[in-house]
Amino acid sequence: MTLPGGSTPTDRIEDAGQAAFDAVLFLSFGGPENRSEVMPFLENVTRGRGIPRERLDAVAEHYYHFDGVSPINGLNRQMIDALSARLDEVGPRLPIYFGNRNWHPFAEDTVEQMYSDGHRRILVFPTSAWGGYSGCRQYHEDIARAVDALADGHPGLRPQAVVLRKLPQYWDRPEFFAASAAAILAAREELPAEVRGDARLVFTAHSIPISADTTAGPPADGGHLYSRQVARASAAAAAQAGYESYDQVWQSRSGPPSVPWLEPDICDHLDALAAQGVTAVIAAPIGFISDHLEVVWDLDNEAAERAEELGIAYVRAATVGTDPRFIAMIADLIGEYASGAGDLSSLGCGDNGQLCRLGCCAVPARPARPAR
Ligand SMILES: CC1=C(CCC(=O)O)c2cc3nc(cc4[nH]c(cc5[nH]c(cc1n2)c(C)c5CCC(=O)O)c(CCC(=O)O)c4C)C(CCC(=O)O)=C3C
Ligand SMILES: [Fe+2]
Repeated sequence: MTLPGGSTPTDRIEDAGQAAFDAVLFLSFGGPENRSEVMPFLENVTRGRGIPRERLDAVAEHYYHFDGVSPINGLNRQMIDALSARLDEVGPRLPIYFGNRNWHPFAEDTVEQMYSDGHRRILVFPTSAWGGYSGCRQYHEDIARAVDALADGHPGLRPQAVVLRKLPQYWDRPEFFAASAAAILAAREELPAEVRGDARLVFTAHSIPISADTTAGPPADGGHLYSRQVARASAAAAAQAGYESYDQVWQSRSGPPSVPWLEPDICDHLDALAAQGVTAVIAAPIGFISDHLEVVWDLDNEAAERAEELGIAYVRAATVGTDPRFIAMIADLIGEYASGAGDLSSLGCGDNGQLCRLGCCAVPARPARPAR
């Protein structure tokens, strides 16, 4: 989209609130694409986080196991292609750009490109469905950083001349539950017929420090927004897959052992299930939308190995990824917000990474970035 003749970007400030959006930023975590990128990537992820060196070395090994290639960027590109096709079909026909927090293409560079392509009103689809610091607030920080970088590169660009609006959390959308339930039923078919009926359904999501969960969401609601959302999503997906009972556990914890994180871990849980005489498990990674490294390593290697040692038949359900229902859901979400009309406060969040107005996701876990 190009600006009308003669107008400068700053002319467009007045339309900040309600005008239609003209592009989509698909905002994700990022991952290395060869061995030499692994350490710099991990340093970006953990900068200032107090993650022990030994943990970083251990995680680097997980990436080296796959020759330093995280599947996440490729999977995101597949989702973007599927989403583009869907938007071409049903509209709105907005171009989709790809940017990341921790690796190339960095969100800052992508937003610069979007700006030079003439885009001024950008809807942001984050690849995390959840509230809380890691799932929501941190994506707002990414947006704020990208907007700051843009302003630094274009002196005179007035605040709000470019608007990035993050789409709402989508963990509770029926299509997400439907795609998750379908994946569970497909995984179930992979189990040997004789144990299929007794298989235990086990949902997993990324663990976070308990302190981060406690401060997630409006304090008036009691915090724990992330773990409550994961619990509700698991319940909904289980019900749709026809399971009356299931378990919900966590995976991929890091940080120093002295800091408590959400438990139980999936591997410890497999031990407990074996002790109860469970013979088959369906692991459903409800916490992730694509098969990135934490899924293919922690679930397909570590948990699968533990299950084998324990004599448990183990299958892992697919993530929602390019499931047409899930892609249609993203397109719907974009369609709902594309006109620019409507109440921003329904998002609970401000544009351009402003602090949440309703405490929708989390209080900042770290001091805010210095004002520019
Ligand atoms: C809630 C949550 C999600 C889901 C929401 C979302 O999708 O955003 C998520 C996603 C992801 N996490 C990922 C990778 C990593 N996460 C780490 C560290 C951490 N994650 C945390 C939480 C989450 N993480 C936390 C509280 C930490 C501790 C340090 C910190 O507060 O940052 C570390 C550092 C090493 C380690 O400690 O494991 C790595 C390498 C990848 C990419 C995988 C790939 O390359 O394919 C993805 C999609
Ligand atoms: Fe993570």
